[in-house]
Amino acid sequence: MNQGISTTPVSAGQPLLVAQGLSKRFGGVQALKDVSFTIEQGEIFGLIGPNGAGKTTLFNVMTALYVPDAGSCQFLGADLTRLQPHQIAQHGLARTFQNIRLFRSLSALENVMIGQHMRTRAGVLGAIVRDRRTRAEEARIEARAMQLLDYVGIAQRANEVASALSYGDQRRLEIARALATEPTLLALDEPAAGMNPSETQVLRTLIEKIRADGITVLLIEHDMKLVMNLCDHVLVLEYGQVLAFGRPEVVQRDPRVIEAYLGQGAAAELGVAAGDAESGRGEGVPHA
Ligand SMILES: Nc1ncnc2c1ncn2[C@@H]1O[C@H](COP(=O)(O)OP(=O)(O)OP(=O)(O)O)[C@@H](O)[C@H]1O
Repeated sequence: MNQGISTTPVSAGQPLLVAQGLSKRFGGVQALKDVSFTIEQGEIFGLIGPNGAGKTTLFNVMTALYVPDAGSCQFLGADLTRLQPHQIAQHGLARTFQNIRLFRSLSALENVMIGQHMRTRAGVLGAIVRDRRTRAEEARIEARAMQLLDYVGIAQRANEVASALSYGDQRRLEIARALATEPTLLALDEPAAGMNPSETQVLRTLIEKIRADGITVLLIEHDMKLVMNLCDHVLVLEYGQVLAFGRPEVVQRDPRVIEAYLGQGAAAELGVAAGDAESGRGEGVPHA
């Protein structure tokens, strides 16, 4: 079912985002070092790695919260690293945050309506005078926000304040708010963190639906079952560098990934052993 959440035509397999040579240092810490990769249109792209590997720094560089020391990130005809943070969503990239960032005292509906504010044409004067055009725009924004709450499965909570929602519902509300900016690429920073198994299952279904509706998804996640079941490609970072890249079934068997991140226990849980795959070494480091 496509409820019209995306307006961008999808050409599956075409490059959508091309990151080249991204580097970022904080004092003595090299958080990112020469990171290059390509996200294809229509895919779910996973980003994994141990704590401190540089995943959030990479998200922050891609969304212009940090200026990289070197490198570029081409996306829909612009270098994201040269934009201002407020231009990122207008440009078609929306994100959620590891630590949920909702307006806690506003209702779920209002939170999603705020996500659409950049599309509002009426402006401040219109909001004060509340002319016919402003009222029509407000009605349209509210109807769209309700549609998005329904899309993520929490329409029945529309009028509850965000802080009263369960943790899983707050995360889904964050996704609805990000979708309100009508992104081409949706970046989710640990969306399953703190979720119980049934909430994670609902999240998985939602992410699959978002992709099926034409939005490309970038996913940082520590839940390996979710990553390996959902993603088309997985990029593994370690100490700010690309350790491995490839299809999940290959990456999860890569001895370097098992040693640096998954551990033998997690690999066994996923039903794999190091070197099971033909190559045993993923698809190597991607070059954009
Ligand atoms: N604003 C900052 N100032 C100084 N150091 C930072 C800053 N942000 C990140 N770092 C450092 O950069 C490195 C990468 O951190 P980052 O948060 O990107 O890793 P991560 O892979 O997202 O980790 P986690 O899985 O724990 O969220 C770490 O050593 C971290 O301490």
